[in-house]
Amino acid sequence: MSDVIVVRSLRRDYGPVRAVADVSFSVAEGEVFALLGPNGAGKSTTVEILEGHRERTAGSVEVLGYDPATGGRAFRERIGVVLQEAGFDEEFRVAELVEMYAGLYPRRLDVEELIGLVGLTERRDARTKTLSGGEKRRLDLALGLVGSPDLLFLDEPTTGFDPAARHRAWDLIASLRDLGTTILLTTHYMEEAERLADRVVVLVAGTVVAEGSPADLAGADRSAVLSFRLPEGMGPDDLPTLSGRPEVTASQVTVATSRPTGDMAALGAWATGLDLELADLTLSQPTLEDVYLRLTGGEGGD
Ligand SMILES: Nc1ncnc2c1ncn2[C@@H]1O[C@H](COP(=O)(O)OP(=O)(O)OP(=O)(O)O)[C@@H](O)[C@H]1O
Repeated sequence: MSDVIVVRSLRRDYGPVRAVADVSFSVAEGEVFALLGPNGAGKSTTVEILEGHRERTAGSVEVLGYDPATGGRAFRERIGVVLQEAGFDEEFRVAELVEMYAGLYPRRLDVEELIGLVGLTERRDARTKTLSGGEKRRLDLALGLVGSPDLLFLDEPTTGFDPAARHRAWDLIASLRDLGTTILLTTHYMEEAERLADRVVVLVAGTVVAEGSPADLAGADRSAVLSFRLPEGMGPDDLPTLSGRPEVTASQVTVATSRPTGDMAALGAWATGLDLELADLTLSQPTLEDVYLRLTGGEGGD
């Protein structure tokens, strides 16, 4: 598969502020790629450079074979951009507005199909000023998609959504991926990245601190946490020897373990030997969010 985005040693200074220090990554055709990082990490700056809306200080950027800085109209016709707060003329009706945007592109999607895809068919004749916040974001998405882009930029696509709307948006983005659209998204929601992204890059202070699939990043952190309620009448010294040291807080024992399978077996053998049923027994793997918080020192997030 060919690369749709190739970024090498990208740098962007705003006067004395180095917003993007040295960023390199690539995005393959058909991939959903997420840029993660705390506020001020340099995500928006990077994305704006990729969209051709901001100049870079140094480094090379290739998007769909173009340098976005000089790609001009031919480049812009092939990308779709959905900003957090796009804003459109509120007097238009939904279908009218989508139709009007369609007229700007040589390779437009069918307007009614697109309105259906974003779930606005019943609102097609509504004036856009009467749409709810979530409906406006879905209209933004339709406007970003109307030119049948080869590459779609989604800036925090579900910020401010209620849980049901967020799940609908995830389904929609997943269906775009299934149609083969390459997507670059930014998000502060690790669950969103975990669900949607094939690959993520974590930026901290303008530098890439981690890259990989969400499962790889979470899996690279081999630790797991074993937890159970301390059996009545027992102290920590009564427990079997495990690979990690048990910590007891309010009668709940937690053990950070590098050998979850062996420790689970040892604990199970010990408990069944004593005919004990361990209450609240869980073994959990770190999530992308745990790994993210460790990488970013717990800063950021909305
Ligand atoms: N136009 C500008 N002029 C000066 N400094 C800027 C400008 N835009 C961004 N910065 C600075 O560059 C750094 C990176 O900002 P950027 O907006 O790219 O981060 P971000 O990761 O998108 O953050 P957020 O999650 O808050 O959107 C920040 O320190 C920010 O203050």
